[in-house]
Amino acid sequence: MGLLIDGQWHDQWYDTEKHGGEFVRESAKLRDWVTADGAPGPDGQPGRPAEAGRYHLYVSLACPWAHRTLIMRRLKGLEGLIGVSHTSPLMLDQGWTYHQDEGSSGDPLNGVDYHRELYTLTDPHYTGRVTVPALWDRQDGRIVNNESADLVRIFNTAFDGLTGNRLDLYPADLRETIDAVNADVYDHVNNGVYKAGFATEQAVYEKHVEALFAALDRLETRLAEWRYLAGEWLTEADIRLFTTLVRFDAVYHGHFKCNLRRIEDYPNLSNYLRELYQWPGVAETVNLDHIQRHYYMSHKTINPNGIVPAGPLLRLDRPHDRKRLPGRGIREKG
Ligand SMILES: N[C@@H](CCC(=O)N[C@@H](CS)C(=O)NCC(=O)O)C(=O)O
Repeated sequence: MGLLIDGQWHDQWYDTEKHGGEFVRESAKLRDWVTADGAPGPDGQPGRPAEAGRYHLYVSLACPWAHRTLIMRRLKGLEGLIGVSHTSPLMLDQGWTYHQDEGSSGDPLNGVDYHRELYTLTDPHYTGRVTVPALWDRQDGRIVNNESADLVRIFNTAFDGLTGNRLDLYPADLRETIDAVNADVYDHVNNGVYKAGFATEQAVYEKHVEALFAALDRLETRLAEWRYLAGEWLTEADIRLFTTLVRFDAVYHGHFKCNLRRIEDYPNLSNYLRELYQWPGVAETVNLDHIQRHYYMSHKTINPNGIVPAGPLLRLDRPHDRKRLPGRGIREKG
C-alpha cells in the first residue's frame, strides 16, 4: 500500500513512528457535493447537479467506509442511476487495483488498472492517500468526493427528485442525537478498531482496545432500551455502526487483536447486527470473502504469510429478538 506525492506513487506503510506508535487517519481531501440542482452543499461546498448516469461509485467490498455508501445506494434506490465498480480485495504494493483475476469487477468506465489513476486523472499532482470509496463524475472526468460520511448524506437527498425515494436516514429532528452517536462510534469503534490494529506500541494498542470495548459496552446498554441508535427510527448512525459490527468477529477480533469480547458475546449488539443484516437489500452488500481476504492478505506487517482463517461461522441469518423493542423502520420525508 502507498500514497501519491505530487502525482507520483510511493509504496509506503502508515508511518506510526512519527506519532509514537499511533495510527493517524488522514482526512479525505475531495469534498465537492452533489445536490438536486447543483446548488452548494450544506456547508457551502461546491455543488454539482444530480443526473441519472452521470456519477459512478468506486468501492472495495472489503472496506467498511465504502460499505456505508453501498448500503445507502441500495436503500435509496440509486442502483439504476449510479453505477459501481469494485476493486480486488488485495491492497498490496500498488494499492487498490481493478485486477479481475483477483476478484475485481474491473473498471469498464475508465479502464484503469489501479485506483490511484482515478486520483491522478482528477489532479495530476495529487498528494495524499488513495482511498475508497470515491464518487466519479463522468461529465467532468474527476472524483467529486472521497469521504464516505459525505456520500451517505449526498445519497440521502440529492437524487430524490429522480428516484421518488422519500426515505430519510438523517431526519432533521434526530440530527443532534445522530451526530453525537456518530462522533462516539467513529472515534472509538469505526476508527477505533484500526487504531488498535495498526498500533505499533503495546501501550497504544491497549489504550485503544480499552476505549473500543468501553464504547461497545455503552452501545450494548443503549440498545437494551432502544431498537436503533437514535431510537425508534433506523438512521445513518445504524448504517455506520453496522459496517464495523459485521466485520468484527470475522476480522477485527483476530487480525486487529480486538479480542476482549466478540460481538456474538453481546446479546443486544449481536441481535441488532442480525436485524440490520436481514434488512431488505443489506445482506447483498456484504461480502465476507472479500472482507477476510482483504485484511488478512493485505496487511503483511500484521499477518506476513497472508493466511486467511477458516472461521468463524457467523450465521447472520439466524433469527433476532429486536422486535421486542418499538421500532418504526426508516422515516419518510414529510
Ligand atoms: N475517510 C475515508 C476513509 C476511507 C478509507 O480509509 N478507506 C480505506 C479502505 S477501508 C483505504 O482506501 N485505505 C487506503 C490507504 O489508506 O492507503 C472515508 O470514510 O471515506
